Amino acid sequence: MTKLSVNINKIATIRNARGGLLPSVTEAAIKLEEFGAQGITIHPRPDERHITRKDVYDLKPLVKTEFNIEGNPHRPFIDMVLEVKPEQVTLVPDGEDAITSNAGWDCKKHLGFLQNVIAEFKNAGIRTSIFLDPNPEMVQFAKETGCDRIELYTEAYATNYPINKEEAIKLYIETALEAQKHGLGINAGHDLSLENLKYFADNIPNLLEVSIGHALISEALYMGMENTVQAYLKRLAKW
Ligand SMILES: CC(=O)[C@@H](O)[C@H](O)COP(=O)(O)O
Ligand SMILES: NCC(=O)COP(=O)(O)O
Repeated sequence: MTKLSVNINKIATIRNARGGLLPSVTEAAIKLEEFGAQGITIHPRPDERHITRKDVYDLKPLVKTEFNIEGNPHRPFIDMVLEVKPEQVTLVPDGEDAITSNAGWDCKKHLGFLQNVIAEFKNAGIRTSIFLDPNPEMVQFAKETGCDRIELYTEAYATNYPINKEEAIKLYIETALEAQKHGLGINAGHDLSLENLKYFADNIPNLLEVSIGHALISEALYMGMENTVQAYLKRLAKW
């Protein structure tokens, strides 16, 4: 079964546009879980452009499914995650001024750093996942970091899906098979949508979790949150 974790960054983006409390990220998380979301993902960034540190602490006691915190593991982020203790932390090598995440880890180059950071989280009992480009050759280095899972960075899949879906998914299948061989769990995310999710979920072996925010929250503007979450769950259903 593939779990749907809803990324609520965009709820915070709208809220921050006015500097008030509307819409509430905590209420959104509660409702999303009521509507069937199997996890809540946030990606607090140092500039707090959407999710703030306060949101991270406010959400912790409210999330009843699986809390996944994504981010670049600089010291303040590491300390916050160790304090909050979510079920999962996903490490993403965000550039300082990137609009959004735009690459996976070079695990070979950053091996020592990732090993140390992952050991800290593992000692605290937090499951670790690292954001990875679809590149089977990177998987053995990912394994050496000590992480539990990889998160496949699906931007290239989403971009190429409308052009040639078989070609778009090829490297992702190869990377997932390699990950499986090394005993790593497989998550995926970035630009997944109602349009491209089913084909991805049907073709990636042992896909444990997808985290979806931008498209899902956008689609919810037209369809409502409950309908949208249900539509995503249908795309993930195997029957
Ligand atoms: C790692 C990943 O792909 C998502 O977390 C994405 O980066 C969302 O972040 P933004 O909402 O800031 O674009
Ligand atoms: N890890 C990916 C994520 O949380 C959501 O990415 P997106 O759907 O907002 O592109």
